[in-house]
Amino acid sequence: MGSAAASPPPPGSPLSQDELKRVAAHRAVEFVEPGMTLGLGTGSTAAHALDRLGDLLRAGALPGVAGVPTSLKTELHAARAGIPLLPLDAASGARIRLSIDGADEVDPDLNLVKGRGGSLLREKMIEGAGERFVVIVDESKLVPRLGCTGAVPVEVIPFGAPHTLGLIRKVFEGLPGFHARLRTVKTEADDVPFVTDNGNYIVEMFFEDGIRGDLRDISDRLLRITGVIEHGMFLGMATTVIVANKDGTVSVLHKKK
Ligand SMILES: O=C[C@H](O)[C@H](O)[C@H](O)COP(=O)(O)O
Repeated sequence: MGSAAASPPPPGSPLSQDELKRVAAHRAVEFVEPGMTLGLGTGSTAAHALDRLGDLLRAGALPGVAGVPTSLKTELHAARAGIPLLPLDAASGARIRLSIDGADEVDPDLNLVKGRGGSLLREKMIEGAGERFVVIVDESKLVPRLGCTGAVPVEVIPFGAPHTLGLIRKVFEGLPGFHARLRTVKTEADDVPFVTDNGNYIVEMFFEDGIRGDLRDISDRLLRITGVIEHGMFLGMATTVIVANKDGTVSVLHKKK
């Protein structure tokens, strides 16, 4: 599972998207120092960071490092990689110094869409509680506006979910090309609602050509809807974004002060 097992591509050959994710993840892990408590992100990019951390811990290079996982999947992966784990409550005392996670979209102000893999609530709690939040992406995740390349996920309680979906539609129906639906997964018998780690459902909001409105206003309006728990727009949270470019070079973007 360790990243050391992955063989490098032949010199001069273009890197695959997964290799670019690994490049960004490894660069982010360079920020980790002995003794740090980390927020451990979720997804295919964050998985490379977990593997790299595991390798460094096994080599004895990062004594005292522990992590707070942002999903059940990450908890299992990190445990397999040998990363000591802490629950969020214990970590608050120890201070989460740094979180490392992927994103589905990054806009020019370093606002993010996250949660297309189904994790957003624990990510936002843990990454919001930390001192520094380093986002790792390949170049394809950079967008001019949030919502350009797919859904903005919203976590809702299962009770009355179709009713909550109706309220979301009513609030945003005026926005260009807006539509929303409950996220489902196929089973042999039927399509059933996707269930998050927290036992909730996900509403997916789509905007034609991205969100042209005020993101903070849209966030506030969403969070005022009873039944909505949290959404996947991470506004002003990322402190650093590490981008692996198609040619294998890395750009490091910092939040404007
Ligand atoms: O729900 C998933 C998380 O928010 C992920 O961090 C996000 O979807 C990016 O995932 P990936 O690195 O697999 O593109």
